[in-house]
Amino acid sequence: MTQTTAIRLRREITRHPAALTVSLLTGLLSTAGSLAVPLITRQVIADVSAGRSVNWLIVGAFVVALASSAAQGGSAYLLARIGSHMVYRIRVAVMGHILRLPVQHIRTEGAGALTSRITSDTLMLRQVIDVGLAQMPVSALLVAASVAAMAWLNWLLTLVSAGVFAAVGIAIAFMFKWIKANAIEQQQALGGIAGRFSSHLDAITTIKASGAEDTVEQDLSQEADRVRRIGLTGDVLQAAMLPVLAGGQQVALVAVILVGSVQMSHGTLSVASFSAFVLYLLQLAAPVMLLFTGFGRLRIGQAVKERFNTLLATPREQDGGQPGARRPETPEAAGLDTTGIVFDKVSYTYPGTAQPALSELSFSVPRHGLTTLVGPSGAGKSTVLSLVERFTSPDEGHVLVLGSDVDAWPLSELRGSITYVDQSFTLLQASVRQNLSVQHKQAVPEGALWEALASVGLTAAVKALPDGLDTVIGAETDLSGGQRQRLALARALLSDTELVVLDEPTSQLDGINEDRFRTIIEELSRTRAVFVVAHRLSTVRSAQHVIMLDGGGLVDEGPHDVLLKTCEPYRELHTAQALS
Ligand SMILES: Nc1ncnc2c1ncn2[C@@H]1O[C@H](COP(=O)(O)OP(=O)(O)OP(=O)(O)O)[C@@H](O)[C@H]1O
Repeated sequence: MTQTTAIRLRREITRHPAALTVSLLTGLLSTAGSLAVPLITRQVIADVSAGRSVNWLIVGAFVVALASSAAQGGSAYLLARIGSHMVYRIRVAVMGHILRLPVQHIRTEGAGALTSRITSDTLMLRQVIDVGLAQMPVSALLVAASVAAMAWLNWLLTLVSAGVFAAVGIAIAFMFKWIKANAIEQQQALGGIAGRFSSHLDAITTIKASGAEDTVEQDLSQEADRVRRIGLTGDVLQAAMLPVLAGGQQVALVAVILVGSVQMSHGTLSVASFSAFVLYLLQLAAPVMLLFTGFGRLRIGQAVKERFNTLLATPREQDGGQPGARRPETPEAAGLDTTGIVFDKVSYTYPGTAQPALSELSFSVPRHGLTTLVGPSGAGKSTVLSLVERFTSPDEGHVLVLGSDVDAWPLSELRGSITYVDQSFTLLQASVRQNLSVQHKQAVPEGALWEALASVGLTAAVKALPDGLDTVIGAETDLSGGQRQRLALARALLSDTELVVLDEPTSQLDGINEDRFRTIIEELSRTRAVFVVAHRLSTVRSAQHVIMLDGGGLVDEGPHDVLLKTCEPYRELHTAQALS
């Protein structure tokens, strides 16, 4: 799988050269029109005063005004199109990249912060086009034309003015550095508040049930205040550009008046040229300000782009097999053809923690039949499943799936060989049909979907949904917790993978559905390896093989009845579960 290409602003902006050229030309045309209309009006007034006919001049003025407005509209539309295309491309690339990042990285960054990348960050990048690109060419042209006229009138006064503006430019260049740093800080703070808010929304029922709205609001308002304070610094920096520029203009004016007066007293400068020069100098402020604002936006765009590129440079999950991974040459010789999963002295410590979640753990899961993984809370059961799916890789030791090291498997093939039902991420916010066939490359026949739904007792519930199989669940319409889990089980039934991995799937099932679940598991385990993190006695009892963990290590493994007799911790766990 290839890494996402870094964003380059120039390439993004010039990706549609024809539209860009036309939009810039029409922008210039509109500016020229705006400049011509006052001149034509001036001529109309002069001709009327002299008693000459002005019919054609009036028609001309209307045509120029209309053409100028149309050119302005056209230019704005084309730039907006370029901006929308850019935002679209970046959004798609960033979303695709995020989906392919390692699970641990996504969890560390947080859903809210990552979401803000495709909302506020992309919009900020768009301002490069909306503000920077729309204003800068016209302003640059106006500045260049004015400076040329000023130099033509008097080069010494132009040099004096240029010297003052150069000093202003250096001051503003420093401010741009702070503006850029502030823009990064603002985006990070916005990502932070988005992350916090979205995690609070995930816990909304707990917040409401505990009456914690006020506490959470206070917490969020502190975050919002931090964003406000950082934003305020940015506003001060932006606002400070105006007085710096206005001050520069005043200094330039005083210097020009001083030097101009000396020149006039020596007779080397006429009053008319001096007045024209001063008028140009006064007119220069607006386009120069627009130019600086445009540069400011470009710097901010640059900062946002760098943030995107840091994210895009984060390595995706490696699809291919990794060097050094163990792929048994003769699985039969190693006895691996009869194993579904093997853990061989596996150790794993979560980043940022000191205590290993698993240490030197070894066990094996047969190729066929039901194996359950049990152990007290925090024993390492979910970590085992993460390693089987290669959501993360062991620090030491080897995890073998169907005879090959998980690191040697191409990732898509590994995950294509496993059906994974996880308690917290059971379903997608998508239609029932999509949820059932998410692992299939081709459409699953409708009959097969209904058959699977019948096996988990969901026929009536799905038929009752507003659009049946095509109802999108997870938003306006939803199923109960237990129904969602059964739908996930139906997905497992529809799969033809050699391995089925289930994480505590019975926690929300009632008695009848638990029986149904057992039947499904038995059916599945006749032909494949079913590996279940089990909390229910019923699941454990029907398992051919039980693996017990504690503190990240193996306590014992064997048939349920044998463990009950020989393994004291297992007996204790069993008794505790029976009581609960
Ligand atoms: N993302 C994580 N970051 C840091 N430590 C973690 C993370 N996930 C789990 N742990 C730690 O690793 C150990 C094993 O956790 P794991 O979730 O695998 O246990 P478990 O047996 O599935 O527990 P439970 O039955 O309560 O779900 C625990 O000590 C836990 O605190």
